[in-house]
Amino acid sequence: MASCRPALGGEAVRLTLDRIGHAFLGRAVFEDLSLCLAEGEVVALVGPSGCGKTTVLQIASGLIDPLRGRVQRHYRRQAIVFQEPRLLPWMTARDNIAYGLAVAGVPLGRRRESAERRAAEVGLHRRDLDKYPAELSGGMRQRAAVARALAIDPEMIYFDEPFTAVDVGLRRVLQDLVIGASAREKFSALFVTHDLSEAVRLAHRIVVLSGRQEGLVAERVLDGAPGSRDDGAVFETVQDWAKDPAFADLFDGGREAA
Ligand SMILES: Nc1ncnc2c1ncn2[C@@H]1O[C@H](COP(=O)(O)OP(=O)(O)OP(=O)(O)O)[C@@H](O)[C@H]1O
Repeated sequence: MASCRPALGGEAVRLTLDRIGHAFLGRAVFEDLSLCLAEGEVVALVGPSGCGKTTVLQIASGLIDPLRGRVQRHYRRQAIVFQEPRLLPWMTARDNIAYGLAVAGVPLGRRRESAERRAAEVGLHRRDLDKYPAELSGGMRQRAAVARALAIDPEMIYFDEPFTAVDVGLRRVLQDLVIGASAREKFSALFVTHDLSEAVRLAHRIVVLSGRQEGLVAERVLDGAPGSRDDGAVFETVQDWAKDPAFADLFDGGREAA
C-alpha cells in the first residue's frame, strides 16, 4: 500500500519514504513501504509489538539507513522524542532543554529565554529548571524532553512511543501538549504508538503497519482537527476499527489499550 496522501490538502510534502525495506540479521522487518507526510500533518504509525514501527521511525529520521528504497527529507530541523527522556544527567533541566540551541551556537541569553518559554509551555515550573534530571519526577523529565524538542523550532518531530511509560492521567496531559504545540507551531510529526486511542486523539491520519512483514496495511484519515475529538468520539472510532479486519493485528493478543 502506498501512503502518500497528505490529509490536510495543498501543503508541501515534508517527508517521503519511497518503497523502503529493511531486515535485521537477514530477517525481513518490512518491504516496499511508502509514506509521505505533509507540512503540519501529524501521522500516527500503529501496529503490533515488533512489527517495525521504531525501525520505520529510525529510517525516516536518518538514525539508520534502509536496506532498500529512498528517503527524502524536505525540512531543515528535526527533533526526536523517545520513550525514555534521555536527558543528560550532569545538566540542569534548563540546560537540557537548551542543549540543541547550545549546539547550534545560540548565545546564552537567548537560549535561556527560549528554554524558559518552552518549559512554561509544557507545564514545568521555573523553580524546577535548576534541578538535575535525578531530582525530577518521571513526568517532569518527559515534559523536559518535549520542551527540548520544541526548543529548536523543528519542522519535523519524531515521537517513538513517548508516553507509554507515564501514568494514564499524565499521558493525557502530555498528549494535549503535543496537540496544542502542533496546532500552534505547524510542525509535522510521525508519532509511533501501539495505543490506538492515543493515535485517534492526536493525529490527522493513522497508518497501520502489518505484523506479517506486509508493510502498511491500512490508512485512515480522521475527521476534524486533533484535539477536537472528545472521549466519546475517540472510543467510538476505536470500537468501529476493532471490527475492521485491517486493524485485526492490533487487537489480537489484547495489547490494545483502549
Ligand atoms: N538492532 C537490531 N538488531 C536485530 N534485530 C532488531 C534490531 N532492532 C529491531 N530488531 C527487530 O526488528 C523487529 C522490529 O523491531 P521494532 O523495534 O522496529 O518494532 P516495534 O514495532 O517498534 O516494536 P514495539 O512496539 O515492541 O516497540 C523486531 O523483531 C526486533 O526484534
